Amino acid sequence: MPDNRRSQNITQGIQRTPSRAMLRAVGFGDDDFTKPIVGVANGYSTLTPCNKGLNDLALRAEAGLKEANAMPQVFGTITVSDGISMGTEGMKYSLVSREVIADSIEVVCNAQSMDGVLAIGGCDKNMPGAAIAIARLNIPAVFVYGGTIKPGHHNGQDLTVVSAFEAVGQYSAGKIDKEELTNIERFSCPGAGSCGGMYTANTMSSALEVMGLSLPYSSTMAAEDAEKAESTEKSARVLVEAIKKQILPSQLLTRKAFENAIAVIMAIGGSTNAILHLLAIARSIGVDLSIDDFETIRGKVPVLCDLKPSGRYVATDLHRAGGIPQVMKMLLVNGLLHGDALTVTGQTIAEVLADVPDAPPTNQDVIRPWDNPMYAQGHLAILKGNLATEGAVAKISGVKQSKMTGSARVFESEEDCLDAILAGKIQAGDILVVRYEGPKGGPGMREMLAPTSAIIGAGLGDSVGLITDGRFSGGTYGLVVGHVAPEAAVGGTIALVQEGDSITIDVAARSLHLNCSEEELAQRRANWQPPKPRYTTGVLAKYVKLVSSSSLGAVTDLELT
Ligand SMILES: CC(C)(O)[C@@H](O)C(=O)O
Ligand SMILES: [Mg+2]
Repeated sequence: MPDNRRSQNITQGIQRTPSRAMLRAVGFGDDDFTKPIVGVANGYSTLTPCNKGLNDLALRAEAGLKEANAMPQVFGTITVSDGISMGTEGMKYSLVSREVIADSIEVVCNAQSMDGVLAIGGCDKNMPGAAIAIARLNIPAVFVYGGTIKPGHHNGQDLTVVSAFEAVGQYSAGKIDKEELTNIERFSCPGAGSCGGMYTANTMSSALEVMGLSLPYSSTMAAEDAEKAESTEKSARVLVEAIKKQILPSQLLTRKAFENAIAVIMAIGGSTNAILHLLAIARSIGVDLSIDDFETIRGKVPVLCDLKPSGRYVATDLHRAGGIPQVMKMLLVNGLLHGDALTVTGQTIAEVLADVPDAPPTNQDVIRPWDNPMYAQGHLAILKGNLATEGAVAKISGVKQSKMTGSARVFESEEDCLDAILAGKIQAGDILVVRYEGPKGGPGMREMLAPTSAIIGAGLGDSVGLITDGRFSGGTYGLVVGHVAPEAAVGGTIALVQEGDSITIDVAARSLHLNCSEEELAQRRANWQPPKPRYTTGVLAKYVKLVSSSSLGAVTDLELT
């Protein structure tokens, strides 16, 4: 083993007699103190299907590490459930949990002088939280994704949890009855695994695979399939080799890796949250990445995959069609991927993809042929304008129009907006403005899946726009613009919008504009007062003090530099 193992801090020398005594009590024997100690960050929890299978994977990781002559030490990280907390005050803790997960893994691995870390996660924030920690630690690391849920089935349709969100809008609009609503509730989540469309969990697992932190094909495996547990044990062996070779995250998480991840996220139609999280991970590893980089790459990369929320298929279909390696190979052969980027296996991306066909089999349509994509350009556009001088993120998949001028309907919270939609008070031509939901203002920058799904469910997806300083779920689609920065709570222009104002969303022009004179805006700004903080103690109060603009990834260690 390389003699630069950090774990020597706690295992070597007379003065470490007490720590060896304690390590013996957790299973170390005489010959184990010269082996690498590997943290297994276990996100197991029964609070969400995403994480309920993770303990079995932790056990397989332990077995794999021991077999590879390392010493595993398992510790817990937290998760919250976006899908369950959605639309409630509790969703304000979701983005905060990314920081708690990152901090918890960083704290344990540094406190215990770990030589490497194998992180296991399922729900949305687990992937970016673990990746931020891995970036900060810069010790050999591998990420193991808990796996996607399989689709539910009902009336010949594949269902996911987003079907249940959209059913609320359908029921409120009188399109389905109570029995159908209950059937969708019963059948949309059949077992363990993270939300099954190309929503945030599957988007971020794919991004970590592209950046070389996870094994090839692992990001689209189903949680309940045997290959997921086998891949976990293989990940453990790969990590021990990476420790021997000292393959560090700083060699994997390079600028090229982030550009590769952005390209794949565009090609698979991934979640807007990937923008927030990649910015945060890049900052943690010291890579210079800006929100404008997403726009540059978007212009060059087609949306190749027909995946929910706006498409037809789910992650298990993508897996059967060749998974992320197939999408990567199509980008590589078309000059849109850096093949020399390194992966945790020690192979480059080009080497990993050597045996992957240049194009998918023609008998499937989950991954479209290169010359017949879903969209010619990426679906996540970065908009700027007097409403978003630092930027905003528009998701334009699944809509017929990418330009709209409409009348502002202003809501100071997600709940007020959802109530208005379900009460039928919204009409074609409205642009809903949901504000004071940003990182500081919410706080916690809630996902707006409930209102955006209700708009789709009510059949208003092509005629109603929504802008917010909050964010969206991976299940959101329509003419929606999130991450509006600066946010209302810090006096961004979104705080000055009044009911009935004219707003223009113009994706082609990359513009988000409040059609109001500068003089009028100056007058309104002079009269604006920052709101009283909603939380003055506890986690959310700390978060408000530390969190940065969403245009920088809503990171909590930015202001400290
Ligand atoms: C509930 C969902 C769909 O998982 C959402 O939280 C997301 O961000 O994708
Ligand atoms: Mg989410």
